[in-house]
Amino acid sequence: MTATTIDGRAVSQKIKEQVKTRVERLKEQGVIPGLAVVLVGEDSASHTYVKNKKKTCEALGMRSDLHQFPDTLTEAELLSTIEELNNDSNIHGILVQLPLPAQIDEFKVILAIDPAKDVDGFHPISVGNMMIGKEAFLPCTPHGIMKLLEHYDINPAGKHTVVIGRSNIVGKPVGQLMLQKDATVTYCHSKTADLASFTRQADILVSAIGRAKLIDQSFIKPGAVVIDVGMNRDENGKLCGDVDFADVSETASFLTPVPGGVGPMTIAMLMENTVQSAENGLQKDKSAETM
Ligand SMILES: Nc1nc2c(c(=O)[nH]1)N[C@@H](CN(C=O)c1ccc(C(=O)N[C@@H](CCC(=O)O)C(=O)O)cc1)CN2
Repeated sequence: MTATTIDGRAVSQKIKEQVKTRVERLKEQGVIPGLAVVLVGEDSASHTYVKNKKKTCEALGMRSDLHQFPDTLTEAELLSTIEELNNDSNIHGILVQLPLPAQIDEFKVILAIDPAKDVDGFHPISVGNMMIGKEAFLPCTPHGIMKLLEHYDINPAGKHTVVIGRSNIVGKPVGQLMLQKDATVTYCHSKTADLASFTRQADILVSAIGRAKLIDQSFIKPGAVVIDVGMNRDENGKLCGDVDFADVSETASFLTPVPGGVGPMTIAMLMENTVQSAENGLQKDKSAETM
């Protein structure tokens, strides 16, 4: 068997086209969706992601404001920037690029973001609403994974999903979203003993462990769907996932590549959340007018 490659670039392109149409409709009503991106420090990968976010916003006709600071920024200074953005009616989404330098408490920063502008879906209110299946901004990477499955008609209902990783950004929420689609979910992590004994039971395997090419055929049930969220460098410095693509391709049914799988979906879902936030704001204004 050779796995079908899940094409995240193509699916993300479709989503971005839909977002562009929604942006045009908003503009006809006098609203330009605006995303504020806050970047602290010199991490080169973060700089690349932020540049891509800005470029994508502009391509879709959205406003994008970059607030860039040196890694000496204090927590108080960052919190004050967030306060200003919370009060700026031209800004519909606020994103603080992670990771942050050690002197800044990530949780305090996330907590300071107005949940109505939390397009990353990291605020505890967003997380809580997601957990109980209420309307919320969903975190972009897990939401992107669910969209990929939907696009390829892969229904998680009744399937055993094994998630490797328990981060707040990917591992925990993707398991919750799978559960909402009636999957049976197992979480594995760095302390799991005999990882392969769990992953070999997976109909859908999501790997977000951050170990280059750790997952080979010996971890895979034949016919499984394999979603690779890893972003690692191989021995030659080349970007690669957690999954040994060539090896696993021989036994999986569907497989995401790195690059070109889950990554592009992260930015597409951020754009969708931002346009959704702008639509929510317009709806609120209209309701207030009719009161
Ligand atoms: N505030 C946030 N910080 C971080 C998030 C996030 O969702 N919100 N996620 C990651 C980084 N990230 C977006 O911020 C991100 C990572 C990877 C990609 C991507 O498109 N990857 C490409 C490859 C890119 C390359 O060549 O280097 C791919 O997989 O095809 C987009 C966004 C951590 N921080």
